[in-house]
Amino acid sequence: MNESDVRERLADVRDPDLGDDIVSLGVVNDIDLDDGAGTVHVSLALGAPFSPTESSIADDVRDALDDTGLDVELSASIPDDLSADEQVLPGVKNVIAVASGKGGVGKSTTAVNLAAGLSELGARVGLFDADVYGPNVPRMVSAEQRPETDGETIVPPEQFGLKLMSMDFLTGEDDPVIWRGPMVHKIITQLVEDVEWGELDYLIMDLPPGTGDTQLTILQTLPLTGAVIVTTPQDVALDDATKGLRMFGKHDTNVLGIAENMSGFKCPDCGGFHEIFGSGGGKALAADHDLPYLGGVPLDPSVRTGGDDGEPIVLAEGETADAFKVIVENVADNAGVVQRRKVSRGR
Ligand SMILES: Nc1ncnc2c1ncn2[C@@H]1O[C@H](COP(=O)(O)OP(=O)(O)OP(=O)(O)O)[C@@H](O)[C@H]1O
Repeated sequence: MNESDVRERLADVRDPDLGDDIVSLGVVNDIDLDDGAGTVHVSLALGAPFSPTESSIADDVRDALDDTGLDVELSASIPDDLSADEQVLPGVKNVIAVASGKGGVGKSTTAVNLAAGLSELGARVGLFDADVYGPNVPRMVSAEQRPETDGETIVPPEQFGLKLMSMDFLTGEDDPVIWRGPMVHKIITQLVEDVEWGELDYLIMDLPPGTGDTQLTILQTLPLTGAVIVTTPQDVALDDATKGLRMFGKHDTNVLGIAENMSGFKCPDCGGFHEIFGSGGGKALAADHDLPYLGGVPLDPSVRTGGDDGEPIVLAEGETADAFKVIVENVADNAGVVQRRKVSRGR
């Protein structure tokens, strides 16, 4: 058995999203066979930790090498052309922005549950509340601790294993905040760069609603893996979501998909299912723009109480928690597609 035998076996493993085998696609970075020790180390260009698809690619690699009698060690990394010094967030594998066109559609709720859900899967996650005009993430995860600083770097507080940063930490609790464009730019770049995020698999950014200065700053300064667009099924929300899509398109930002919130209400009294904001809008929007549909979350009072009490619903049991878990897994899977596509296109 030599390295080219190993490579030949790996050529039987298919990438289900990119539709070719992992060797031809360049998803195999490196093979290091130590015959004497009976081990083979395979480095794979997998970029979305805990994504179900990437986990199953890794399983297929192990299966393909199962009867070689070798001990198989796998590692995952996406090769980067930039050195660590040149990267904006060198320790962060994926930066994912959660956006909405319209306010009040459940964008922060989605960002919090996405972050908590990824962390629950085992990933190292940061949550940045970039909603300068209405930061409410700290309340949604009952963060009582404030960040600490030595004057140079900022150590983010942790809650549910999430590293947190919010504009709310910089202002008094009920202070109305009036930030002008250049101030927003300065504060966002500073907060992202001066915070000790450490090694993270995912940094989730909760953007303010709409298409203003903060969104532009983030699109221009951060290496986003992609954006998640949250909408409700009603027409006004869908129209505004389309504007958001245009903004991301203009800045060549990948859109990981569309999540629909408030997709109907199951009435606990009559048992009926009521489509309060209409139905199918998020799915249709995704289809119109040839984007993935990530899933839908119903209107459920426990989502709001979870937010108010600081216990993200995704960490509970039940249908609504499961609906968020589907979105979490689809986001991770689609972040993986973006990362692997980058590697295979760069060849
Ligand atoms: N699926 C849901 N079921 C019940 N309540 C929900 C649901 N989604 C969100 N909410 C509630 O609706 C309110 C608005 O949600 P959220 O703050 O997440 O929206 P947003 O889009 O981030 O708003 P903003 O425009 O202020 O940034 C919150 O009180 C939240 O708990």
